[in-house]
Amino acid sequence: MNILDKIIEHKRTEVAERKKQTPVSELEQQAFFNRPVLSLAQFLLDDAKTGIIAEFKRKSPSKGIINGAADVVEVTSAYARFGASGLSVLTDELFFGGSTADLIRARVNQVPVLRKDFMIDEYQIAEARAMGADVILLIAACLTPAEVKRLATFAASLQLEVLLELHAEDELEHICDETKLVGINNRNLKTFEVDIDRSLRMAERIPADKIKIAESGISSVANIRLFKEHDFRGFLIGENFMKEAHPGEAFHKFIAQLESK
Ligand SMILES: O=P(O)(O)OC[C@@H](O)[C@@H](O)c1c[nH]c2ccccc12
Repeated sequence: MNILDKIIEHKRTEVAERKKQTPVSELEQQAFFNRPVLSLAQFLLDDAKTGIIAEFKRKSPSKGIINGAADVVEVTSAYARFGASGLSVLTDELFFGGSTADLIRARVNQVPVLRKDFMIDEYQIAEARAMGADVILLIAACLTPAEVKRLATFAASLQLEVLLELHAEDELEHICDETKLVGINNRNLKTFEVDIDRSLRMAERIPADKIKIAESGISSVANIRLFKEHDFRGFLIGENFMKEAHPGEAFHKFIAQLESK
């Protein structure tokens, strides 16, 4: 079984347990459930902003521990202060060392927050709303086009935006009217291989009315410039910052470099 199948299998058990623990009617009572959401699409289309979606990630199946000591408020606040257009916060516990509490804590910032997890059920989308997320992720590799459509429609009913993540060309059919933000993952979630050229070729086949986001394996300002030349508006970066003792400072330096010349 590949790692993605393992994660999804575990996710099904986890979601079933969480549903029993906290019914949707309880989620709806939580403080953030009805807060006004921020639009990631709007932040990404603003030319005055950086376009960078900075991620808080402690560990991953491909890299193991990336940063065991980082504090979510300290790091995400620095990301926001130094110009992130969005924040991505892992909430998967077992494989990525994230949590619901991390996302709730990251909510102190006035920039759009993406709940980074493996969504397979409407319940998780209601949870995302209750945590204070503005955007959810739908990964084509673990959903059918009909499931994407169904989950994206449900997200929209809760005013959440959807980032649809693609990796292979045969996933282009997962794009639908409800998925305005389309990410191309440079990393294959099954083999962990990173191939930026492949993403650039694939990007040409994404409809022009979608907002394109490059995800994973981005480690230089030159990478960002290349993606910009190919009409990408968003750049999702995690490890490049999280691997440093002070991710916020690493982000700040990166932005300074991006904005020079
Ligand atoms: O740390 P990186 O290589 O900059 O990648 C960030 C992000 O794209 C990556 O964490 C990611 C992309 N798609 C995912 C799906 C689930 C969990 C994590 C991810």
